[in-house]
Amino acid sequence: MTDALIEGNHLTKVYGTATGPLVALADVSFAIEEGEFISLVGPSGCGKSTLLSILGGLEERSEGDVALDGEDLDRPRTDIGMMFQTSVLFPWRTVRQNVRLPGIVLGLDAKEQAQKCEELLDLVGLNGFGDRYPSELSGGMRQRVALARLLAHGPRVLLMDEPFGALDEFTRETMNLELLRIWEKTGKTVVFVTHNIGESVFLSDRVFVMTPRPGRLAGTIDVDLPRPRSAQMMRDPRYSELVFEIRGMLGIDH
Ligand SMILES: Nc1ncnc2c1ncn2[C@@H]1O[C@H](COP(=O)(O)OP(=O)(O)OP(=O)(O)O)[C@@H](O)[C@H]1O
Repeated sequence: MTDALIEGNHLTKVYGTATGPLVALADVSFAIEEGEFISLVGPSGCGKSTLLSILGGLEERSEGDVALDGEDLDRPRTDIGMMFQTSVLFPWRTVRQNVRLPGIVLGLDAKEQAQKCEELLDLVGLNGFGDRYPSELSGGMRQRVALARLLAHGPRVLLMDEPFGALDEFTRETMNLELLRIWEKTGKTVVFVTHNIGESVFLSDRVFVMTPRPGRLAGTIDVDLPRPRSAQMMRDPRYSELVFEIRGMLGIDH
């Protein structure tokens, strides 16, 4: 037993495909502490989304164990929230109505949720936009709404699958800084999927480096850069060292 919040042991996932079994994850083991910011980084097809879906209880593992606080993670739970590259907002609902939806679905106290919604809109920088519709917002603003909605029912763990991957570089950088600010304020445990090595180093406490065919955890990198992080940190020689260490683990050090 460890005091980890999330623990995975010998996780394997085999998909049945028309051309035979496909090993998406092979013998992956890890432990994540409460409040950690973890990134999963690796090339396309190394099993990042598969691992995230298993953590979210959306995908069954083929072998191995995975638990949150010692409880088997075999189904979706309300204390784990997921966010994807596209915000999946309901176009006919306003920003406020989208953010309040999880609370309504879960039957949470309406008055408390209404107040929380206003706090969250403030937190993600959308004060004054509550009555807008998603079509009236930029891509970055829509992901801010998705982030507020993710936080609405108070999950302990945020699973984020390339949440800013569809945004332009400027907006993406802004959103990464916003995410760090919110993470520092809320103390959530975050597992963040990206194929951008620099982004993984910039954001994380630890980076899980994954390699494909079959998807394996090649190693874990401790990011010993100070917090709070700022864009200036990318000039730090240690930042480059860590990026190149990961590139080496992925075999792209050419
Ligand atoms: N439902 C499925 N059925 C069959 N094969 C699948 C399924 N989902 C994923 N795979 C395969 O499993 C492997 C891992 O896929 P996964 O999406 O987890 O990788 P990834 O690292 O997230 O990739 P990307 O960065 O492109 O999203 C890939 O070879 C993929 O084709």
